[in-house]
Amino acid sequence: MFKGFGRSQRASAAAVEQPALDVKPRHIGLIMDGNGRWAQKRGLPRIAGHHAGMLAMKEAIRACDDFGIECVTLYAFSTENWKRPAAEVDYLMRLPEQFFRSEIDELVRRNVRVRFIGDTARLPAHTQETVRRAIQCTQHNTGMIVNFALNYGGRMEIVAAMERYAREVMEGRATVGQLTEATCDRYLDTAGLPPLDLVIRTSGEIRLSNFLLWQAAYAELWFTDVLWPDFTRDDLYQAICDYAKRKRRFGAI
Ligand SMILES: CCc1cc(N2CCCCCC2)n2ncc(-c3ccc(F)cc3)c2n1
Repeated sequence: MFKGFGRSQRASAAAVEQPALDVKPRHIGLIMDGNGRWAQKRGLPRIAGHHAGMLAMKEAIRACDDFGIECVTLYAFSTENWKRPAAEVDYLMRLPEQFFRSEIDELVRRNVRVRFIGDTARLPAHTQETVRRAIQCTQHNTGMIVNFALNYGGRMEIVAAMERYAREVMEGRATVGQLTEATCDRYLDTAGLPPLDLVIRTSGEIRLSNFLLWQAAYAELWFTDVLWPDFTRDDLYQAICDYAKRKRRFGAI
């Protein structure tokens, strides 16, 4: 099993000044796994893991911006997560409000633009209102894009894209036989975002779990045993350094 940084190694890495990154991914996808296990290991309720996960998300967003990443997509709630206990889903649906209550000022100060992918129309009304306000108050920002995947599934995204294309063909706004990979990109929720270069998944699971399936076709995949609430700026830095090493070999014959 892939081993990420041990705590002692991560501690020492924290003491080391992080040199500037010469080769870096334009767009990083984060599968933030391990919140429940983090809580279980501490004898805490699962929602304590989700709260700790939100704190780790805040740090990861700051670090991505500090490292000059153009776009980060965060897998916050999948289409499969509705199967969780109602009380847990209710708690999760209130995290966006909690998040922006404390973070929106810094996000605006950092010139961050907030976007969303997924079927947000199915979210509770209060969550949808938070989504709408976050988009509205960052829509003119030109810095890093923070893209939250809410009620998102890669297969559902492709189904919706096919529906949009079929409708355009029927309305005479698209022609059968002229579809290319580039035009497919434009029918997806991620239209306009930089190409996905790196997917990071925590907690030792080695799979995509229906996350950015089309977009990840050529992305580097980086896995760590670290549980999401324990994921730090040093772990992110390590993932980006490993990405850079892979890309350098990419240049080899
Ligand atoms: C709706 C599910 C969910 C779960 C969740 N967790 C739980 C699982 C993943 C780890 C992070 C903590 N977070 N953390 C922030 C948000 C958030 C979402 C949208 C937004 F615009 C701002 C913040 C969040 N959303």
